[in-house]
Amino acid sequence: MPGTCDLSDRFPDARVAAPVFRDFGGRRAFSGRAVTVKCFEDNSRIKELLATAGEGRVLVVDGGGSLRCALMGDMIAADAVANGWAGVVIEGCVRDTAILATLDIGIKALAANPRRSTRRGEGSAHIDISFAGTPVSEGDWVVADEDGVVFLSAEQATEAELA
Ligand SMILES: O=C([O-])CC(=O)C(=O)O
Repeated sequence: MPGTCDLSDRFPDARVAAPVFRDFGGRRAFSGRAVTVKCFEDNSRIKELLATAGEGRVLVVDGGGSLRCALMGDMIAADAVANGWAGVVIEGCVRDTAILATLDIGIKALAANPRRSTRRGEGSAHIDISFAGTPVSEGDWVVADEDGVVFLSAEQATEAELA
């Protein structure tokens, strides 16, 4: 898989997320088509989606940058692994990080917070979102590694032989 630096050189208009993420999962480098979620301190959509077949995709969550609670912990992340998701990138927090580090999945988030989020059925999935300063649409290609997170259009992903 080409790395984020090579992809950014090759596609100068590739979208690069602001460099504000930490790695929490057992996989540092991962890629896949994006499934989008927008929610704020409510992880209902995240739990629902990660309980369905991931087919190697990456869940991209606009969590509004909230540092007040965690949108994913070890139970939901274990579901994501079992269901074949390649990764989860969250503009928000996660928890149970000692366990997340043992899971065979990519997880990037802003920080850890032990407090759980609410689950009142709020939030939207499969919509255009803003993620760490860049627009992301369902079906974009996500490439993440130690250097950051890059989003490519479907056409660019085909050219880069990712798709
Ligand atoms: O249940 C939640 O809201 C999040 C969590 O802690 C888990 O995934 O284990």
